Amino acid sequence: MRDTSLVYPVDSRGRVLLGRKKRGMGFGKWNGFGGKIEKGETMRQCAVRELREECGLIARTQDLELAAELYFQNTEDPEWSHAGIVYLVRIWSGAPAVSDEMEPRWFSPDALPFDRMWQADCQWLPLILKGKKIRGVIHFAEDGDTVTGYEFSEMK
Ligand SMILES: COc1nc(N)nc2c1ncn2[C@H]1C[C@H](O)[C@@H](COP(=O)(O)OP(=O)(O)OP(=O)(O)O)O1
Repeated sequence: MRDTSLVYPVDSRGRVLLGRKKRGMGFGKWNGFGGKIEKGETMRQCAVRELREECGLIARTQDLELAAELYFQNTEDPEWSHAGIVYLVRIWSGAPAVSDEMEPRWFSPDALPFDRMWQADCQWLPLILKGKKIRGVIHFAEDGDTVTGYEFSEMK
């Protein structure tokens, strides 16, 4: 799969904007906003475009804060494996709006809906929301959903 961006808007109260995926990969799960990189784009341009398309927020590439470089690995299905480059953003214009892909909602960082998110999110999302920058690999079973292991390290 092409590499992907993943953006988590954080407001002045520390709340995190998640979107419930209405179609495609991760259907029904709450996640950050993002998608596959397109030809000719940088990952930051991809992140800004997907954020706008999926929830209407308009951010500038320079306001994205790199928070994690993840690799979602499926040894049974190498075509599925892909990177997820994760950003936080605190500056934007516009207001969250429902799109055909995502239904956005603000969450307190202490009450994230991990039981309805990708399985490994509970391992790394709290770390980046506390200001850590991480690099890691998350290993998935053949079903592309069950997590079989992970390794994270802090980025300098
Ligand atoms: C596998 O583990 C994952 N965990 C998390 N938290 N997020 C993930 C995982 N795998 C992918 N993602 C993210 C990365 C992207 O933000 C989306 C997937 O992108 P999508 O398939 O929706 O890409 P689009 O380009 O928007 O899709 P279309 O081709 O349908 O336009 O999930």
